[in-house]
Amino acid sequence: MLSPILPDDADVAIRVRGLRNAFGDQVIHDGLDLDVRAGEIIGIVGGSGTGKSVLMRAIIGLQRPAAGTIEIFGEDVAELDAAAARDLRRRWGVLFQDGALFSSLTVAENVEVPMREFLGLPEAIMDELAGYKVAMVGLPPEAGPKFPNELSGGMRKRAGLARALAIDPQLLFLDEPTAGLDPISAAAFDDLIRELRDALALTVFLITHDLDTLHAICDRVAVIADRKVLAVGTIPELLTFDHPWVKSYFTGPRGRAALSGKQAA
Ligand SMILES: Nc1ncnc2c1ncn2[C@@H]1O[C@H](COP(=O)(O)OP(=O)(O)OP(=O)(O)O)[C@@H](O)[C@H]1O
Repeated sequence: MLSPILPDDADVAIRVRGLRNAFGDQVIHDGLDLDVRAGEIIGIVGGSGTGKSVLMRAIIGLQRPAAGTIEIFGEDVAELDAAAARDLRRRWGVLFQDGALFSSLTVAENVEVPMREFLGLPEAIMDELAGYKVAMVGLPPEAGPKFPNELSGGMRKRAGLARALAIDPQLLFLDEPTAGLDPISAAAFDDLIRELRDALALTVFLITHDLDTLHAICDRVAVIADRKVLAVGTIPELLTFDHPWVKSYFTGPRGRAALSGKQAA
């Protein structure tokens, strides 16, 4: 039930097996397995430094693992030639922890960066598409010509999301998307992620410390501890899991507050 490996007949978007990541003597992951089901929002949790971001970076090819395999949509990423890797790369979008917008480009120009890299469309079409993406993430049209430093934190996150969605990915990677947002903006961002997943049939890999986000939008939650994915399940399933970190995370003061908020909703 709480296994990180799904049954053979499951529709799996990301399959990780035996992953090992290390920096010098520091081993971050060892023998890590994880299946992400197509169409789900999977929350990735774990204490600080357990390697959530490193796992994401390994999956999207920014961190070369020391061992193990990673398959995305059935393709072993280590086996692909440059052209096939580029084709696969087009199928995901990423919102990094700090938004990672180019500060010297406007929001619309930021959204056009992946379009220029992968699509090579005429300028007028890219401008039109960028306007559409800006609207899709709930930003007003006036946000398009603004620079990132002219936006609030919440608007910058939305701009980053618009760029992540620029070329219609099937997979969306989000690294702590609600960090630094006030609770109302964070809840609105959660709603937006769920609406977009539903409307665009996305698979969402979501790293978060935000218990409210886990309760509000995640179909399953994967817990990283002891260099592995320790357990994957719904929150009620994880509440039955006997591990000190899992217990204190979900049933400590913050976990209980999020749980009672969910029950009251
Ligand atoms: N490029 C790198 N070189 C050396 N060490 C690294 C590198 N990237 C990450 N690490 C180390 O790997 C460990 C895991 O980092 P990671 O950022 O994945 O943690 P995390 O679980 O996402 O943490 P947090 O919840 O605090 O964001 C940390 O000890 C970090 O210092």
